[in-house]
Amino acid sequence: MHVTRLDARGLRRFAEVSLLPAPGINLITGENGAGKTSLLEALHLMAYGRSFRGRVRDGLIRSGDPALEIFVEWQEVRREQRRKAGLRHSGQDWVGRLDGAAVSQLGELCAALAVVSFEPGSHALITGAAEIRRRYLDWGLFHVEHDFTPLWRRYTRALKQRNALLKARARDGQLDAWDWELAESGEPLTRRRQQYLDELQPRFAALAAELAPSLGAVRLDYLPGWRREEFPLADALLLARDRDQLAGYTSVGPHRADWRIGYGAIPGREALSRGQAKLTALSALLAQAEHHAAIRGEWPVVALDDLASELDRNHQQRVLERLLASKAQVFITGTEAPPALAGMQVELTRFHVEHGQLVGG
Ligand SMILES: Nc1ncnc2c1ncn2[C@@H]1O[C@H](COP(=O)(O)OP(=O)(O)OP(=O)(O)O)[C@@H](O)[C@H]1O
Repeated sequence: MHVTRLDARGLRRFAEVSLLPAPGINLITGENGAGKTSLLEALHLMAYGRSFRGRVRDGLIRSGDPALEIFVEWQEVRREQRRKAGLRHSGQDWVGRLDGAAVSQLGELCAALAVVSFEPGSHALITGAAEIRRRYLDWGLFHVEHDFTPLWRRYTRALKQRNALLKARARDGQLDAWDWELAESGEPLTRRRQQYLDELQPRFAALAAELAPSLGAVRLDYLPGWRREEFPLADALLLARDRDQLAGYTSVGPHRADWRIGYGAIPGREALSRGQAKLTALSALLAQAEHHAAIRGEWPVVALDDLASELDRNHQQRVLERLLASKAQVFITGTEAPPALAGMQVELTRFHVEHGQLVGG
């Protein structure tokens, strides 16, 4: 898919901005603080319901404005007609439209537009909290498996209920029903995640071998959130019940899942240099984008924030060559064009941002 139009109002320092990107590589340059990243945040917000720099209420709305508005139009390879989505967000409330009709859940916008973002905080996918890695898996599944979301919702709802009962010190009989519900949804949820990670494995290994060969052969392992090799989730919940009743929350299950990378040449993620952590995160994100393309028949939009400050020239070139071969639409931001682009025969669409205004492009 490729974005054909991005309009925003009240986005960080932009009173109003309108971008008409091209299908290939779109380069957005400008000085520090000009507003380049904000444009990628707008896309990310539409595709994830949040920015990669936090929630809407944490500064995404321009000072003094009551809300921000984003409008995105894009073309899908498999569909003739253009698609369009609009979002008005006040930090508390939001109103969204997709293809002219109101949406009742932000997830509807996120399901429609697929964007993979790599930005200076992306190393947290490897070195940060487990929640970031769960979100990564769930985002991928959300886009490639239509029945994943109902399963995920069912599990999340049951978990909420069980935790509320644990806090209220409910009796065992009341907990039984929710343990059953958690097990019924949590087991298939776990199988999907496990299978998804297995499918990512060869793509991830190939990308990591190309981008970060010093790590040796890499392997992805899923950690389900309970001792699954020993007993099913229903038994794990029962065994943890006394402890959970004391703690007031559910201590085992897919909401505690994680995945980790085994490295052939280093002991573990603690031994990664910052650059290696970034390249590992980028390998994971591009593996996910490739997998999405293989299943859905089209690439997600790829947004690379501040590419030159994240990767050295050699790595920039490898990533760009791979993306050029893929025909994905790519957005790259930087204070100037990444040095790797200078040596490549690439057709570029250029935009320049100055003090919250788009000039040229
Ligand atoms: N809520 C807000 N209201 C008004 N201005 C804001 C708000 N939030 C951020 N800004 C300003 O908007 C700009 C943010 O721009 P952004 O992070 O997109 O810049 P950038 O061009 O990517 O910069 P850099 O090269 O430094 O990463 C900054 O100048 C910042 O001070």
